This record gives sequence, C-alpha cells and structure tokens, in this order.
Amino acid sequence: MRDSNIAAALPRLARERGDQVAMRCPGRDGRYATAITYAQLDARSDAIAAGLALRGIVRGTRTVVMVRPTPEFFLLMFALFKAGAVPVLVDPGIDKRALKQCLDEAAPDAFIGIPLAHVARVVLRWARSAYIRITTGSRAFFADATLADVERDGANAGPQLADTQPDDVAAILFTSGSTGVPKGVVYRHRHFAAQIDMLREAFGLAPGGVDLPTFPPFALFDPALGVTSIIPDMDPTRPAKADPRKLLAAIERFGVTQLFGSPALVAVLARHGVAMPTVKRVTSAGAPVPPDVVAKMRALLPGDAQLWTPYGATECLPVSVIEGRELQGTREATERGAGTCVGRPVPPNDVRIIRIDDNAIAEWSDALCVSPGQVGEITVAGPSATDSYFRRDAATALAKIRERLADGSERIVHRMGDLGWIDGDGRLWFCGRKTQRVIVDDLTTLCTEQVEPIFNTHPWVVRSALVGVGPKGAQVPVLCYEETNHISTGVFDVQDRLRHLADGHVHTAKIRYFLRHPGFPVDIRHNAKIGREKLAVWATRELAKRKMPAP
Ligand SMILES: Nc1ncnc2c1ncn2[C@@H]1O[C@H](COP(=O)(O)OP(=O)(O)OP(=O)(O)O)[C@@H](O)[C@H]1O
Repeated sequence: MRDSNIAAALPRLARERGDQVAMRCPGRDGRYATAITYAQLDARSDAIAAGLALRGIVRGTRTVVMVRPTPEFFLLMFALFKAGAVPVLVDPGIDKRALKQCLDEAAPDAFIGIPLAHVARVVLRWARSAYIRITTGSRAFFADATLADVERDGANAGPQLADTQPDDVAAILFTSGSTGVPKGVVYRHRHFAAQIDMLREAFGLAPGGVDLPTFPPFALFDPALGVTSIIPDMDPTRPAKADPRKLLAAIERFGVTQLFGSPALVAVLARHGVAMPTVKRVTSAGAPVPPDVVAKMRALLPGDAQLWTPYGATECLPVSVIEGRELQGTREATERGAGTCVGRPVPPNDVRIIRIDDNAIAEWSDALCVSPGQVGEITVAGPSATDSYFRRDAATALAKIRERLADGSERIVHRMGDLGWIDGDGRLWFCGRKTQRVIVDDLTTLCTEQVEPIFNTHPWVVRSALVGVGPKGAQVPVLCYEETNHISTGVFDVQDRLRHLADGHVHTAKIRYFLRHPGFPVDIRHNAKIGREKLAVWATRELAKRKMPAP
C-alpha cells in the first residue's frame, strides 16, 4: 500500500513531468536562485533516504526535524517519508520549557537540525534519547554527520520507497499549544492521504498551479497535488511580521495562482492594499478571519478568485470550508453574536454537536447530541480525524470517543475542543474554544466568538477578547480591547460606547468591565489566536489594582 505514502507521488511526477519546477526557495539575500525540479526532488530524496538508512534511520525511526523551510527541509521530509521513518515536528517558536517537554516526550531515536538546534540540544539537554544526530550545517559540529554526507553516501542507491501501510505512523505533529503545552498528534499514512483527497475535492485543485505556502508543512502537499511551491521570503514563525512587498514581488515574478496564509498574514496583505491579479485562490486558516479583512482581500483579487477559510485543527483537517462570498453574507449575523460561520463539512466528514462537558467521554451515544441549532462541542468523525496523541493518554481520553457502528465496526470521534452550532442549511458556526468560555452563573455561559465580533465593529477597536475573572461558575466577564490610533476625547469615551454596544444584546449585557490592552498575546504558529489565558491573568491583576468590585 505504498500509495498511501505521500512521497509515492514523487516518482510518478518525476516520470510524468520531471523537468517541471517543484519548488523555488529564496536564499539569504532573498533572491530565488534555487529551483528544484520534480526529477531532482525525487532523485535527491532517494539518495538521502538511502543514506539515512545506512545511518540507522529506517522504517519507524522517530526523527526530530528542526530545519528551516529551505530545500534541505523538503528533501529531508520526503526522504523520511520514503524511508517510512517518523518525522517529529514541533513549532520552534514555543516557550523553551514546553519545547524541551515536547522533545523529551517524543523520545526520538534521531535528531536532524540546523547547527543552532544542535547547540540548543546539547546545552539545554533536549531529546537525550536521540542517538543518531545529523546536521544541515557544513561541518559535523555536535552531530555525527552532515546531511550532505548522508546524501553522498546514498547516491546511486536507486529508488527508495518503504512498503508503508495505511495504519503505520507517518509523523508526529505537535499542536501549536495555544491552550497549554503542545500535544504530539499521531498521523498515520492514511490521514495524509485523506487530507490530500479532501483538500483536492474541497477546493477543486488541479495540477499545474503555483502556490505560495506561508506555513511550511503545507508545502509538503504541493508535489502530491502537482503544484509548484514558491517558498516565501519571511520568518515562518512570525506571519504577522511578514514584509508584504517581498511576498508581492514573489507573487508577481512567479505568477503565483494560490496562496495559503494565517489570518494574520492575509491581514498584512489586505492592509498593504496592492492588487494580486494572478492569484485565483487564497486559503486562510488557524483562527477566524475578521470580516473586514475578507472584504479588503476580496477587493484585491480578480473577480473570479476564491477566498477560502477552512476550519480544522492539527488533529483533524479540513473539517469544513466556506468561500469568501458566502462568508460576507454571514457577516451581519456574526456581528450580532451568532459566531463565525465556518461553512459546510467537507465530505465525508460527519460533524455532530454534543453537550458541553469538560470530562472524558469513553463511548459515543446519540444522546450526547444537542438539539438542532443549540451550541455545544464540535465533534468530527472522518478519514482525516486522527485517533491519539503520542504518549499523552489523559489528553487522548479527553479528546477521543469510541463509536460502535451498526455494522459492528468501530471508529474514533474527535472532539475539537471548540464550541459551535449547525444552522438549518447544514453550516457550522464556530463560537470559540471550550476552555475559554466564560461561565458567569448557572444560567449564563458566554462564548468568545459570540461576544467579541459585536465589539470589533466599533471603529476605534482593533480587536477584543472576552475573559473571565474568578472561579468558573461565578466568573466576572471582562472585555479586553486594543484601540486604534485615533484622536480620542478620552478613554471613558470608548468604554462608554462599548458599554452601550454591550447593552444592545441580551447575552453581552452582563459585561461591565472594559480594559484597554496595549497588544494582545497571540499564538506562535499563526499569530492570530488570542492568548486569552494570559489575558485573564492580566485582567485579574488590573481589576485588583483598580479595586474594581464584582458587579
Ligand atoms: N477557520 C477557522 N475559524 C476559526 N477558528 C479556527 C479556524 N481554523 C482553526 N481554528 C482554531 O484553531 C484550532 C486548531 O489550532 P491548532 O491545531 O493550530 O492548535 P491549537 O489547537 O491552537 O493548539 P493546542 O490544542 O495545543 O492549544 C481550532 O480548534 C480552532 O479553535
């Protein structure tokens, strides 16, 4: 069943379109001097896979990869897939203590990284189980060999492709950790294969396009889809800080037809305001895309272009998708507190809403489902829903439900940890993270995404975040906000207006405290998810400092 291995596309593409450029990468000077064809990608990843085998990296070998999105990263990743080894990817930008915990937890056998990653490995005692160490540097400092040595050793070994089975573990991908220490999601080969099929179907992807994937792991799908990747000249860990001029230069020069970016990156391009006539498809995921960003971005694209916002998570992607035109039609409801519409489930996903529960649920029962239209936790069963976290039994128990089907078979239902509801047209609405809901009393629970868009409509508010101060069940709802640079007549002026907006809706009327914040903490992967846990700690201190009593 080699076909379920995403690297199986490479020998086929090398045969069918060997001279086509698979990817272009910017050098240190930002110039795109490196282009790799499908034939080169296939042959060089064969050589690396064979060289890795000589060093003991074979089927099942867990291998931490800490390499920037350079040609080496992509060659190495495809080589590991061909070898049937298990790459372990952790976002490099996370808190150093959490990073050590993730790396130790993965208990890798091998560690492949840039020289700096090896220095950190030795100094900070990361991943001490790793006994095979390879560097992408030019000399084998703190490592047993360089990647160039590995490729040379494996040259002339011929085609490599392990006989991986759909159920074999293909990779361990850590979540971004926006709500705690990241968890290692166990990906099987069948999950990647299903993702590619679902993405192809959902977006009508055809071979031959040119992609600008600003989240590097997504570039790994491009060869399987027959699309050329242009690796952007930006720090992938800081999409909100990307330079729009560099992105636009690459879009123009290579005639980019599609781009993927977090809502923060799409906002950067939308604010910059330069038209992108070649771009036919923009895809943005990771957090809700604010309605004004959708509107601005659509104005910069050709009339027939599509702007998709898929909803999903590391554990399960894609869950549902919505296109910008339909999304604009749901804007008014979002700004009245309905949540953010994330579209219709991607077939064959089975999306069901269950009652909110913070505990594990071992067995599925239809009685868990809420009535149509009611808010609950979003669950998904489908071919791309993963079934466990690596060595995190407690987290696995909290996120997975076993379901017995009528024909006697079993499947795993993934709990998204997100709240939402399904409307009469079968569209899913995202209402916020389950752990970030604010429980005011027995009768009132506030969902962040049903509250914040109401306040975000105010022209002086950049964005807002709802947090709860005090114990769950008796939390004081506090609305934190970032303010635009406007000519203000005083802070109370804005707050009076926010209070007025709060009074206009039954569910927000209990919000009495409004705190201005200089700049919200955000997640490291997408720079878009607001760190409401940190904000809640800040808000608690602020309320205490200002001696504000509970209302
Ligand atoms: N289109 C979207 N609209 C709104 N929210 C989205 C969208 N896409 C993804 N999300 C949010 O992102 C979450 C998935 O994020 P990701 O897998 O990067 O890690 P994380 O869940 O933030 O990490 P952790 O579980 O460690 O806190 C979803 O559960 C959802 O809350």
